[in-house]
Order: sequence, then structure tokens, then C-alpha cells
Amino acid sequence: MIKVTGLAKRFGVADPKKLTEEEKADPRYKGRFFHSVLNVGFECEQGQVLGLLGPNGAGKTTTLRMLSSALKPDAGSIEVGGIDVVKDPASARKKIGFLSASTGLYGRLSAQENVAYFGKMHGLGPELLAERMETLFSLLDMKPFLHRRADQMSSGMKQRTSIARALVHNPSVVILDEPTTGLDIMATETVLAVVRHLKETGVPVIFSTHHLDEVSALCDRVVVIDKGQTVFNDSFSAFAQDQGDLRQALLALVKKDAA
Ligand SMILES: Nc1ncnc2c1ncn2[C@@H]1O[C@H](COP(=O)(O)OP(=O)(O)OP(=O)(O)O)[C@@H](O)[C@H]1O
Repeated sequence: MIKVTGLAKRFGVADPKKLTEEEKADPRYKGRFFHSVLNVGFECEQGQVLGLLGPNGAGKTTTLRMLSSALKPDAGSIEVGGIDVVKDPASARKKIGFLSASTGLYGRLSAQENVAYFGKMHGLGPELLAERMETLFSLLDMKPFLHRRADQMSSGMKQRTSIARALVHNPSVVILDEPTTGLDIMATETVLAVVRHLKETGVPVIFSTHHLDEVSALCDRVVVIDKGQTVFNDSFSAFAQDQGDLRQALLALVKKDAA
């Protein structure tokens, strides 16, 4: 289970005097700071898939980076499987599988070597590592390119390798930042099948996306962030209720906030 409460993160502005009029009108600029995330909160239970939506720059990546412990929040709390991510990031990392927007693979290592390297870093012994790699390579349809160097892989191959890397230690919570961006329909299907598999095995998954068809296919819960704030946090059926068209549902939430 993941529980996020009152999350906030601000970044320093190099020269506040140089802000444009449009930037000055943005409530996220306050003095010398830009408040990328102002107040975000939600929960994701065992076996649930939560879709994180919002316009470009809303604060989704910043939120997910805080959840994964890559970034320390200025305020708020994050609990993953009973562990306080802010107070004990090292223990939390053992429980979390995180796919960031940048793949972070080692270009000179093959797909297999990249995944093995991270498995060893997580302390997996040879037998368990071999077992996990076999499962993930089948699930992600990676066998045709296991020995190809990362810097010679297509973006779909890189993404599947990055997902295998994020899942190698059998995390109890999975966080995916735009996992299907830039992928063709076959690679997208493979990634979505992995999310379904995680759901079936009871692992909560949080993923950000701009693809509403993925939300309707997979999500039990929907959270919409706009300008650093949670503007919707409920079940998928509540999100889709009355609106029929998910695009309209999302636009109504984001426009309401802008008005
Ligand atoms: N390290 C940083 N320093 C300054 N500003 C930052 C930093 N990281 C993010 N921001 C700003 O915070 C805001 C939110 O960014 P974030 O990447 O979280 O948005 P997002 O919702 O993931 O957008 P997208 O859908 O385009 O990926 C943006 O205006 C971004 O420029």
C-alpha cells in the first residue's frame, strides 16, 4: 500500500526579476521559489492500478520522483508498505520498483547485463537472479535482444530493459513514469501486459500517462494533478461517471482549476 499526504516540493528561481508576466501570474511562483508540487495526496491499495494524469508541467514527474525517494520532499509524507520513504529511503528503495523518464541504462552493457547488474546491486543471489531474469525476459518479450548493447537498442527495447531493471528485485510497489511514451503499439501492449500481471499478483502500480485509453483499460483509481495540486482523487468509475468521454472529464477538471 502507498499513502501520500500533503506532498510539496519547490525549486529555487535563478533570477525572479526576469520572470515573464505570464510566469508572474502563475501562483506556483512565490518570491525566489517555484513550487512545482504544492499539495499532492492519494492512496493506492494492494492490487490497484492508479493512473496519474495532468497537463504538461503539472508536477507528475516531480511527484513520482519523490515517491521513489529520488527527490526529497519539502513537506508531506510518503508511506510504502509501512515504511516512511522520507525517513528511511534505503529500506523504501528495496520495496519500490521505479521506472524514470530517462532510461539510465549503461550503454556498453547488454540488456541482460544491465538487468543482472541491478539485480546484484539489490543483493540477489545467482539462483534467484537467474529465476527473476527468466520470468521478466519472457514477460517483456526480451529474448530476441538480450545480448544487444543498450546503446544499440531501439527505444522500445531500451524501455523494456529499463522495466526489467525496475522489477528485478521483485518490488512490492511499482512506480512508472510515462512507461509507454514513444513506444509502438506492440511494445505498448507488452508494457500494459506487465502492468496487468503486476495487478494480478497484488502489486500496487502507480503510473503517469497522457493516454486515456490506458487509463480506461487498466486503472482502478485516477488522480489528476494540475499546477502542483491534486484536483481529482477517486475511483476510475467516478472519473468516468456522467462524462462518458474521458478526454472531456480531464479537460473539465483542468479548466475548472485554471478558471
Ligand atoms: N529541478 C528542477 N528545477 C526547477 N524546476 C523544475 C525542476 N524539476 C521540475 N521543475 C518544474 O516543475 C514543474 C513540474 O514538472 P514535472 O516534470 O513534474 O511535470 P510533469 O507533470 O511530469 O510534466 P510532463 O507531462 O510534461 O512530463 C515544471 O514547470 C518544471 O519545469
